[in-house]
Amino acid sequence: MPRNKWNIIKSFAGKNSLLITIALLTGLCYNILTIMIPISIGKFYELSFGFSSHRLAAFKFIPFMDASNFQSFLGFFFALVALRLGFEYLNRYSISLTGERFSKTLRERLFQNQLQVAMNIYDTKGIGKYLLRYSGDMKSIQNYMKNGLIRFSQDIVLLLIVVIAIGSINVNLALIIAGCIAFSSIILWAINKALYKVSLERRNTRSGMLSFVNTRLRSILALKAFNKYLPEEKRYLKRSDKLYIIGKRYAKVVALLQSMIPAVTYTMLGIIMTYVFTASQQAESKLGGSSLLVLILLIISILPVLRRSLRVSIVWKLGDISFTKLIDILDLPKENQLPFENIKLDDREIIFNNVCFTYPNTSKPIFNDLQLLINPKSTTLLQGKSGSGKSTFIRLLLKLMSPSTGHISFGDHQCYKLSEKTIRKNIAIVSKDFPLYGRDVYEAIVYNRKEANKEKAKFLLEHLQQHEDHQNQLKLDSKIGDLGCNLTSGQQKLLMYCRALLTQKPILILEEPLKEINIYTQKLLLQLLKDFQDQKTLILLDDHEVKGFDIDTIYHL
Ligand SMILES: Nc1ncnc2c1ncn2[C@@H]1O[C@H](COP(=O)(O)OP(=O)(O)OP(=O)(O)O)[C@@H](O)[C@H]1O
Repeated sequence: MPRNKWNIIKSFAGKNSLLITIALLTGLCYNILTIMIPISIGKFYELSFGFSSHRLAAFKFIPFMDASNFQSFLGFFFALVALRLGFEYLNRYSISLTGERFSKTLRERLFQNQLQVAMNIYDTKGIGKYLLRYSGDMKSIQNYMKNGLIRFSQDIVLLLIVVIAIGSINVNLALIIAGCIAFSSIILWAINKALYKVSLERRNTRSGMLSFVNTRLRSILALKAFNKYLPEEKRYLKRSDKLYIIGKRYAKVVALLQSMIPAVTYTMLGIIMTYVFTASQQAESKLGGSSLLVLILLIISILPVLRRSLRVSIVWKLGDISFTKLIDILDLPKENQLPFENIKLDDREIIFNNVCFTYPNTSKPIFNDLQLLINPKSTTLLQGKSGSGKSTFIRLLLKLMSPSTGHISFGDHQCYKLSEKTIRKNIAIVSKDFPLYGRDVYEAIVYNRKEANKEKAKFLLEHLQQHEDHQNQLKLDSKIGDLGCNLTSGQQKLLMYCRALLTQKPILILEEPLKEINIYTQKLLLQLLKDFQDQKTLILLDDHEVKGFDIDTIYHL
């Protein structure tokens, strides 16, 4: 089934039908009770001034309309107010809860999708493109659900009931009101078309600004070091000016729309007054005091609702734009489409068979018929200068990317038939391309946070740091900063080793394995890796020879 807004809403409504039914039913009850208030004031008028209106007889089924004295009327009136309070509370709460649940469901699905997006797509879009969705767009979508669908349908029901109630007092008046509502909706529809265009432009420009700020803040060190304030400020000013101009256009359309709404409703009131006045001149259709009062109060009580319903198209338009963006992300090709199987690849050779690879949107192939065989539990060095494709090799092996042609396999398991998770369960990596993340050292190096793992992590961390300066030694609770920015590159490398070795995966990829590590710690590491050498497949990637390892095979990239 193609993904669209209605499929998403329908599937949510199916899973939350009770909550939505409660919202709609309480809305209906609260609406009916709302209308009873002006009607009861008509009764109050009757009781106070001794008039009786045959037109109000239509409402005889309402209990207080039968009340013969003021005391019992007042009892009903307060009961009505209390009941309305209860229903309004339930209604508002259930609508808000529906909105909260809807955005919870969507943001969780969105994050899952964002994490699983295929790397070739992710690379071309960049991080900034994914950030906005959690703030403005989610709010617009939540609003769409709450105000654009539930509250709007509730308001339409209220308007219908009021028109029917007015119709039971005076049919012509009901027809005039219905006609006016239809006519004003058409006028506002036209303005809304213009609104859609300018809102879309405003959203896209804002989104671009967010990406801009994001990349500048991420490169803040370079920006400061190279005195790039001025050019970046100038670029930002240009964007900001553009957003301001679009913002002005947006403000114009919204102001027009919002000032048109009261104008339209007051014009409607004028038409109604003209009719009532004309009718009062003709004795046969004259409206009695109490029914006139009820009519006026009914009309006044629906004016805010009418304004809200005429304004709803802003909610629809903004919601539509955000839905489109959301669906764009949800529709991005994902990885992990194959089911996970817990296959151990420790005794399989790694085979690259005529692998060709070219990055999307580029023409220069990185690999042309790459042939490679890595025996299980052996140590292999892939040597190549910068740009020769070492990082690309890792990406292919991890199935972050797929070969353009040719095959990668683990023994007789073809890579394209294995899920990404299956492959990655077998491979650990030490490389600057796979940064550390988490708040502290513990979060950065241990993913399975069992107590036993904490002990192992503490032990390994202390072991690997025994030759480091005392003041440089990290503890499990040391804060690492954003992507390890509080750490030296040597500390980062050691933590990457801890992260890789704590996972017990059978294949270990080490990019520039000894770089940035002091000579004593290098010895320690080499000894540790030697202990593993007959249990793990080691793949070293470097632009030079790597001393200290017993290397079985060398490939030149
Ligand atoms: N996402 C990408 N899109 C397009 N081209 C890319 C992408 N990533 C890398 N390349 C190009 O692919 C080539 C190989 O890059 P790769 O990062 O694999 O080299 P490397 O051997 O790891 O280099 P280094 O040792 O400097 O990290 C380079 O020419 C690089 O410009």
